Formats: sequence, structure tokens, C-alpha cells
Amino acid sequence: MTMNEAFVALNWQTVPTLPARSPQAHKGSFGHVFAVGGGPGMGGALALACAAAYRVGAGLVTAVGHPSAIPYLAAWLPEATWRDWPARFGDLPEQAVLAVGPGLGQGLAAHDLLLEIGTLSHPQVWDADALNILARFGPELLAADAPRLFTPHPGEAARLLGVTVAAVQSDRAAAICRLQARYGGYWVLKGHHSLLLGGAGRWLCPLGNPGMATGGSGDVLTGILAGLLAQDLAADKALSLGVCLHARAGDLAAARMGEASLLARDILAAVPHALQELAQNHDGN
Ligand SMILES: NC(=O)C1=CN([C@@H]2O[C@H](COP(=O)(O)OP(=O)(O)OC[C@H]3O[C@@H](n4cnc5c(N)ncnc54)[C@H](O)[C@@H]3O)[C@@H](O)[C@H]2O)[C@@H](O)CC1
Ligand SMILES: Nc1ncnc2c1ncn2[C@@H]1O[C@H](COP(=O)(O)OP(=O)(O)O)[C@@H](O)[C@H]1O
Repeated sequence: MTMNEAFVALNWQTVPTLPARSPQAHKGSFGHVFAVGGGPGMGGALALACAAAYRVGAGLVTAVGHPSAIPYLAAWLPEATWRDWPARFGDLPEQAVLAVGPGLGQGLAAHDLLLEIGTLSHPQVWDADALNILARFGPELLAADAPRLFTPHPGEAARLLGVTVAAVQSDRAAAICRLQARYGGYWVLKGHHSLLLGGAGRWLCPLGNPGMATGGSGDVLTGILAGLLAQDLAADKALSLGVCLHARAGDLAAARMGEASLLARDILAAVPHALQELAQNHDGN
């Protein structure tokens, strides 16, 4: 058996789903996502991640962004609250989940934010520039134990491993295993047939399409994963559900819009439909 074959294809019909909501539920029942990113010129990445966290059911979402990102974010997503950089996280609520990286940039302020986030034990999703900074400073940046999901595309994976993109792509299974061995945590190596490495599970996502190769589509995944973790899904479940949900939403959106025209916001808009499909699958099983 090759290492690739050890990754089992996930099935959209049976992937874990969200539990039904209690009639007594209130917004405090569904967690609080703090999405950290939105450096100069990249407020859109943060906005997409925040909206995705809400779309999968997070009770509250706070955007932590560069001051220049906030007016745009507040207009586009008035449901989110916000904090300016430089932010400190000493007052984070116990149920907080962090999503770090979308549009963060790689300057000193971003590095300072990650130095503090690395000491927190709250569940975290690391993406984009958070991964690029991690590649520069190494696993020491992850000072405290915390449930962490890492979501590199092949370019980020290559930086984290100090190899070329071609080397990552030539043996994706080996690459994701090396990433987990070096940095710990739970991983998705994104792209065609994303690979997932959980605590015990090794999975491949057979869903998704090349229309999703468009700016911002990974930021939507980051928000989805954080929104699921915020609802107390175990990291393994959040990983398998989140990656499949994102890819299925991409397929539903591509069926309507065509692959070439697909925008990240179309994937976001299809998330509720994918979630409803999933609920029907589970009712029917
Ligand atoms: N609207 C926004 O504000 C957006 C901001 N973004 C931010 O821009 C910053 C830079 O991220 P980027 O990802 O664009 O730049 P990167 O330089 O990190 O990655 C792009 C490179 O990665 C490689 N790569 C990625 N996916 C691959 C695949 N499937 N197969 C092979 N190679 C692959 C390619 O070499 C590609 O040129 C991040 O902070 C990110 O969050 C992007 O997310 C795009 C949208
Ligand atoms: N050819 C493809 N087939 C399936 N999924 C894809 C393909 N290309 C990109 N994707 C998905 O789209 C997303 C792109 O994420 P990423 O590269 O981080 O984009 P961005 O940085 O612009 O947000 C990932 O979830 C990836 O798996």
C-alpha cells in the first residue's frame, strides 16, 4: 500500500454534521470566533473568514484587524464586532476560538500578534500569513498546547517544510505527515483532493473543483473551520466536516455560476445550501 492509499476518501453522505439546536439556545451557546488578520489592503480576506464563521453557526464573531480594514468590514458585515490592531487577548472569553492569518501580512505587528496567540490554549485555526510567519520562526512560535488546525496550500506547505512546491506536490501524503511531525496539530493540505490529517484519521476530500482556485476561497475555509470549532465540535470532526462542506459549497456554486466565474463569495453563499443538504442526508440515513 502506498502512503496515498492510507488516506480514506470522505463521503458527503455520511460526513459528521452539526447537532440539532436546542430550542432554549442563545447566541452564547454557539461560541465566539475571534478572526485575526485584515492587514493593509487585505480587509476582504478577514471579512470572508468572519462571514463564513457566522454562516456555519458561530454565535458571535469578532474581527481583529488593522484599523484600515474596519470601516469596510463594518459596512460589509455589520453582524461582526471588531477590534483594532494592536490587540491584546488577555480578556478573551473562555469559549473563544481564534482564526489567524487571513490577510494578516507579515510585518512586525503581525509577528507580535502571533507571539501572543501562540501562548494561548484556546482552539485555533492557522492559515495564510500566520503560516508564513510560522515558517520563518519555527515551531517555537507555538508555545502553549492548544487544539490547532493548520490549513496550508502547497505554497505555504513548501515554506513550512523548506522545500519547493513541486516537492510537496510530488508526494502530498508525505508532505502532510512531515508537517504534522514538525508542528503537531491537525492539518489540511489544500488543493485538488485536499488531504486531511487528524488525531487518528487520514482522509482525502474527493469534492471541490478548479473554480475554487480564486482569491479568498481559502479564507472562507478558515472561517468555516473556526465556526465549527466554536460550536464545540471535536477537532477531527470540525476538520472533516469543514473541508467537505467548503468543497461541496464550491461544487454547488460552480454548478450555478460556472467554474471560471466563481468568486469566493459564491462559495460563502452556497454554504447554507450545503449545510441543508447535509442535514437531509442525516435525516434520511
Ligand atoms: N481579498 C483579500 O484580501 C485576499 C487576501 N489574501 C491574502 O494574501 C496573502 C498572500 O496569500 P497568497 O496565497 O495569495 O500568496 P502565496 O504566495 O502564499 O501563495 C500563492 C502561491 O502558492 C502556490 N500554490 C497555492 N496553491 C497551490 C496549488 N493548489 N497547487 C500548487 N501551488 C499552489 C503557488 O506557487 C502560488 O503562486 C495572505 O495573507 C492571504 O490571506 C488571499 O487570501 C486572496 C484574497
Ligand atoms: N483545483 C482545485 N480542486 C479542488 N479544490 C481546489 C482547487 N483549487 C483550489 N481549491 C480549493 O480552494 C481553496 C483555495 O485556498 P487558498 O489557496 O488558500 O486561497 P486564498 O489564499 O486565495 O484564500 C482551498 O480550499 C483549495 O482546496
